[in-house]
Amino acid sequence: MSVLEEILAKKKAEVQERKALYSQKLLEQSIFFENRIVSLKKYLLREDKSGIIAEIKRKSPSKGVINQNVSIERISIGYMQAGASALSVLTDQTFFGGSNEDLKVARKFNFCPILRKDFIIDEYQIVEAKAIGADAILLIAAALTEREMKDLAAFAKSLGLETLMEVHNEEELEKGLNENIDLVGVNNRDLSTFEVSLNTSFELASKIPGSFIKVSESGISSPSQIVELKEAGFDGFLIGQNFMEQSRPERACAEFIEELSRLDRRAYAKS
Ligand SMILES: O=C(O)c1ccccc1NCC(=O)[C@H](O)[C@H](O)COP(=O)(O)O
Repeated sequence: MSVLEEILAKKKAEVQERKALYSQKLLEQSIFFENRIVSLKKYLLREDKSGIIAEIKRKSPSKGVINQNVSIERISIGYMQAGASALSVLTDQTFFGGSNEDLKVARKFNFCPILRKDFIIDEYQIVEAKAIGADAILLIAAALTEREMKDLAAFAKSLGLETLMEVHNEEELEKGLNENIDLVGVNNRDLSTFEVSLNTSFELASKIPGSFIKVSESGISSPSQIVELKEAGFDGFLIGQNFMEQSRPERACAEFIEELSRLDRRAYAKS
């Protein structure tokens, strides 16, 4: 069984348990249900932002524990003050050590787009995403059929949420793309071997239709890589581990963005 299959099997059981505990009607009574969505698409295109989606990730199947006991309030505010365009919060508990509470805390302290990073297989989780204050959800092409991708993205749209569809190859891209998808994320981490290669992004960039915002995900560790990814057409850059493995992730993010701005200014001066 691959890690992704293992995660999905656990998620299926978890969703059934949560449905029995909190009805959809109850979730819809959350104060966040009335919130206006902050558009991830729009924020990634803002000139005054870095394009970085800074992630809160306590542990992972590939790395184990990264930074378990963190202050979500401090990191999320720090990420945004550093110039990140958006936040990504892992809400999966078993494999990533996250929780819905983490996202609610990030929502409480920040006005910015927040991506609920989880393994979504059921409409219930999309209602839950809205109920905890998320603006966008992740749908993983490798985890869903073409029909499921279309229906879940349409459901997200009906609640006003944006969908980032994650792909690893051309086949998943062709299978998953539909009119309800807002952003396409290319994951540079192979989920069966955990090998990371930015070539996955470089190879798929030109295959993603221009109408979709492009996000490169995973394994990004230097500002110069972002410069190259921008040249390849990417608008968004999802970074977790590189920040989270530092004792002060928000400082690591600020230094990274400062260096990125220096590189951007240098490139602008040359052009
Ligand atoms: O990170 C993992 O080990 C992992 C394993 C299995 C499924 C998903 C996984 N990661 C989720 C992500 O997509 C990343 O957290 C995200 O792209 C940030 O990546 P990184 O900057 O490398 O932490």
